[in-house]
Order: sequence, then structure tokens, then C-alpha cells
Amino acid sequence: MNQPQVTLDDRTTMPQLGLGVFQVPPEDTEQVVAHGLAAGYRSIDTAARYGNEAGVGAALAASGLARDEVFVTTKLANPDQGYDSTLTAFDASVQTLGLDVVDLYLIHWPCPGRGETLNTWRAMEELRAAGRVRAIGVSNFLPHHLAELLDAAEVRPVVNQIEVHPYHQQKELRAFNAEHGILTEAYSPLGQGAVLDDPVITGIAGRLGRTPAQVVVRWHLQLGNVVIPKSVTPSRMAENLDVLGFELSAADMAAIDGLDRGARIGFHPDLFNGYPEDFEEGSPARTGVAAG
Ligand SMILES: NC(=O)C1=CN([C@@H]2O[C@H](COP(=O)(O)OP(=O)(O)OC[C@H]3O[C@@H](n4cnc5c(N)ncnc54)[C@H](OP(=O)(O)O)[C@@H]3O)[C@@H](O)[C@H]2O)C=CC1
Ligand SMILES: O=C(O)C(=O)[C@@H](O)[C@H](O)C(=O)CO
Repeated sequence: MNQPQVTLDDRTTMPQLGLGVFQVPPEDTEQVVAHGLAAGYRSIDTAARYGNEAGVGAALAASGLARDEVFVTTKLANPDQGYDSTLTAFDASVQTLGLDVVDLYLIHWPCPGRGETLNTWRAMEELRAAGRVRAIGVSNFLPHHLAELLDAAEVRPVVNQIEVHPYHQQKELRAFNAEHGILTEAYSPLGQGAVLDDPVITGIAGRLGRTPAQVVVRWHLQLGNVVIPKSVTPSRMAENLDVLGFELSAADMAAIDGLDRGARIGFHPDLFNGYPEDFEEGSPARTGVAAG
């Protein structure tokens, strides 16, 4: 299938549309990813924290696809930040995935309370120099986290994977990424389903004979985002991929742009450090969610 590709700043290319596997139970992941690959996905987004890297690797191995046909992203878990611990965690991830090389390795959260960003990044740069990862990037970084990193980095992050959907569009952060040659990769791109009943989106979908999810995925592609919708449902996986045969008009794009309300679903990147207490109801990291 002819899918759009984006060129990362360091000349690596990646598919603009991929399959996310957050919250896919480990025991189901091989089958889910196998369905995704059969549907035509050629980019899979996982993370050490998801606990399902083994299923991703098993599906890749069973697929018969050549290694360079599928782009694999995984992420360093927050407790593993630090120079030595990053190298050890990376070894564990590739072993679990059953791969020699990861296409994109991301720092999962900035975790400002841990104070390990620069040590972690030095290890990521070394992994890239050694050819063990093709590209390195970050996730959930706000401009001030990026500024600290860009000041010290020898290799700049090529991707910042952040929450973006019609109700939380992050226009300033996307502009900051673009200014610094960092590609925005949109996570929770469907707002975990929350935006699919919006009348503006259902209205556009009805007029174009498309589904709400297709309209939202198409909106991301036209913004230039890399987009990684998650689904465990084969028909939805296929639907989310079938977005190349239509285009949103400037008026439709503007109507969706108008839906932004700063409604963050995930943790606040300044407040979340990945400690157990951050996950508890009422923690500052979660209060920050409500505060946007
Ligand atoms: N870096 C980070 O911190 C984060 C990264 N991510 C990444 O982003 C990916 C996507 O984000 P995620 O949070 O999972 O949420 P999404 O916005 O992708 O939404 C997923 C939800 O939408 C449903 N869905 C998918 N397609 C359709 C469709 N066509 N019609 C109706 N419902 C649909 C899915 O249901 P079902 O599966 O039952 O079909 C699921 O409930 C993650 O899997 C992960 O890879 C996500 C969060 C944080
Ligand atoms: O899905 C992810 O990648 C996330 O980071 C969060 O949504 C999730 O809560 C988590 O893993 C926090 O570490």
C-alpha cells in the first residue's frame, strides 16, 4: 500500500500513519499487530511501559515482512532515565522485541523531577552513533524541556510525540517543534474516541461519506502530523488507514481547528515524573490534567 512518508530531520523516513498499541493487553498484542500489518500498517508505536513489546516483536517475526519494511518505535520508561540505565533498558527492549535495531527510540516523558534528561540523551546519542537506533526523539516535551535539551544536544531530537486531537490541538507546541525541525507525532489522535461524536466532525463525515475517525485522521495528515491511532478492532484499523482517497477543504480544516478547548487527557508533562504517587487519583500530575 502506498502510504505517505515523512522525512525526519536526520534523513530517516517514517510512515506518516502508524498503529499505536498503548493499552493493548500483552497476551493480545501479537494478534492485534498481525491484523495491523495485514491491513497495511508499516509503523508500530509501542513502549517499554506498555509491557507488550514481545507481542509486537512476535507479530513482526511471523509476518514474513522484511525488517526494513516496518518502522518500529519504542520508548524509554521513566524509571530508567539516566545514562547507564538507559543503555540497560535499551538492551532489554531490543531483546524483548527480538530486533537488532529500533527505528525510533523516544524518551517517554521529560520527568523534570528526576533531573536525568541530559544524561539520558547522551546515552540515546550513543545508541544512534552505534547504529542501534536509526533516529532518536522525545515524547511529552514542552518548549522549556526541549530548550534545555537543544542547548546541550549534539544530535537534535527528530520527533516530539505529544497529545494532539481536535479538543487539544497544542498549536504553540506544534509551532515550536516545527521551528526547531522537530516533527510532531500526534498521540491519542482520536482523543481516545472522545472527539468522534462531535457534531462538527460527524457533520463533515456525513457530507463526505466518511467516518468521523477518518475525518480526524485526515485532519492530522493535512496538518503534517505523524499520527498513530490505536485500535484492536480489525475493521477500525482498516478504516483508519483508508484516508488517502479524500481531502478536507480549507473550510473543513478551519471548522475542526475551531474545536480546540485545551482538553488534555493525559498527564501534565511538568507534573508527571512517573512515580507511583503520580498515578493516584488526586495527585498533582492528575490535577494538572484538569488544569490543562
Ligand atoms: N507518548 C505517550 O505518552 C503516549 C502515546 N500514546 C500512543 O498513541 C497511540 C494512540 O493513542 P490512544 O491513547 O491509544 O488513543 P486513540 O486516540 O488512538 O483512541 C483509541 C480509542 O479509539 C477507538 N477507535 C479507534 N479507531 C476507531 C474508529 N475508527 N471508530 C471508533 N473508535 C475507534 C479505540 O477502540 P478499539 O481499540 O476498541 O477499537 C480506542 O478506544 C497509543 O496507542 C500509543 O501508541 C498514547 C498515549 C500517550
Ligand atoms: O500511553 C502512554 O504512552 C503514556 O505515557 C500514558 O498514557 C500512560 O499513562 C503511561 O504510560 C504513563 O507512563
